[in-house]
Amino acid sequence: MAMVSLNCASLSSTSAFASGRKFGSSAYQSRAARISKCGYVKVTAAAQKERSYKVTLLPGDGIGPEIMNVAVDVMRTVGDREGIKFEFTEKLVGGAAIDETGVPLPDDTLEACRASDAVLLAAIGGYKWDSNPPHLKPETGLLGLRAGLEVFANLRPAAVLPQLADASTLKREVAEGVDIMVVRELIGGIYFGEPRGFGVNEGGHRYAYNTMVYSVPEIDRIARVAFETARKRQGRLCSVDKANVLQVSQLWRERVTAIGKDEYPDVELSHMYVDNAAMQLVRNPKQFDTIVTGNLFGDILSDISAQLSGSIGMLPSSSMSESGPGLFEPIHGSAPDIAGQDKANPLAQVLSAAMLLKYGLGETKAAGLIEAAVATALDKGYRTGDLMSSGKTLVGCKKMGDILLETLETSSRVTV
Ligand SMILES: NC(=O)c1ccc[n+]([C@@H]2O[C@H](COP(=O)([O-])OP(=O)(O)OC[C@H]3O[C@@H](n4cnc5c(N)ncnc54)[C@H](O)[C@@H]3O)[C@@H](O)[C@H]2O)c1
Ligand SMILES: CC(C)[C@H](C(=O)O)[C@@H](O)C(=O)O
Ligand SMILES: [Mg+2]
Repeated sequence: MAMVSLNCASLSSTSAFASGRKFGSSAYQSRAARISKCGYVKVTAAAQKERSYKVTLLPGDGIGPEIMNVAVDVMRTVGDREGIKFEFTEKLVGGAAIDETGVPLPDDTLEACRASDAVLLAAIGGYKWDSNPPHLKPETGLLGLRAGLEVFANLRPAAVLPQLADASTLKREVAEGVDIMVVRELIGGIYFGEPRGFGVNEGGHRYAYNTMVYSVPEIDRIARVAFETARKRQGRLCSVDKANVLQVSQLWRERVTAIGKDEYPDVELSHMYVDNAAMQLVRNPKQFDTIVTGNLFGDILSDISAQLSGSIGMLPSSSMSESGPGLFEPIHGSAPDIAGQDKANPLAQVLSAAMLLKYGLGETKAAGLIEAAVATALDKGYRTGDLMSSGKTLVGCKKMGDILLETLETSSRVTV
């Protein structure tokens, strides 16, 4: 399949969103220029020409279908306005797939994802499947999907929107202005390392083990994505590891240092142990610009970073491979405690759709319109329960979606 595959990460517009800057039409460039500025865009040449894209939707479990409905409505509305066509195909993954087909990642789901221009996932998992054997867990489906799409580079932007500075559990002066990009290696490390499993030792005691392993090519490719990303942001990269204890981290540090010295001398590189990084993220998050780390540490640090922004319900992510479609998903889970109650915050899902448009398809203007609609809804004081504070208007998931659609439709009447 002919792909447009560009290697420069232009991720600074997340900062524009974080700082509440407006997305004026003067900022928009011609389509060709937009695509060349927008790293990681990988769509077929035909899709790009026609502005007609195949998007596989994976609503998954728990709050997944609720937040996916909102994101799809928003994409349709923006698509109508901008002349972009979406061919949506919905597929099963996670617990929903187990119930329907007996496996968490049916072959036809992976095939559809591979054949699309981009994949939008909501979330998987739930109590019902928690005690299933490993191969029948929803999480195994998600990991299989990431591995099957070879999306090794997971970008998780954690920005404190000005409107939400008071929603953070940190003091305003600590939270305000935070704008961090966590670059997480997604298809290696302890999540996938072999050997792994359960056993019984000579003393008759059960034990379990996993292997944290990274090869040089795996470290080098994620390091390059992180350096490129940092270069487009404030030019500072902090590599997080546990090199005081783990050999895998010693190799990680050695390779990141070498790549920085040889290829990115303009990017300021620092190293931090993961325990200290967790503490520093809460103590003084503004010291960070871009963070690069392995799969497990990235999972943990991105949830900490999410809470800086006020709620995990706000944080989107994009996961990119070297040449296939990108996978876009919020960083939160299926929130089984609030599923089916119309309480979920759909904004991380909607912002994941914006990342899909921007980084997956090169549709920067449409992405900007979605980001602007989210900012407007928050400016008007609408909040789902996770972000609610006094003086704001409490809304449910569906209502938040309606407000976004109204905002998009109103702004279209004003600007057309
Ligand atoms: N990418 C994914 O699909 C993904 C990510 C994380 C966890 N999970 C799975 O989700 C299930 C639940 O995991 P968990 O409880 O540890 O994490 P979770 O992210 O689902 O929920 C943690 C807390 O945050 C709240 N929350 C999460 N998203 C929210 C949203 N959009 N709006 C409002 N509140 C929100 C939840 O109500 C809960 O109190 C597990 O099965 C887990 O494996 C899936
Ligand atoms: C559900 C789980 C497998 C997943 C992960 O650990 O990567 C989740 O926590 C995430 O952050 O996307
Ligand atoms: Mg996680």
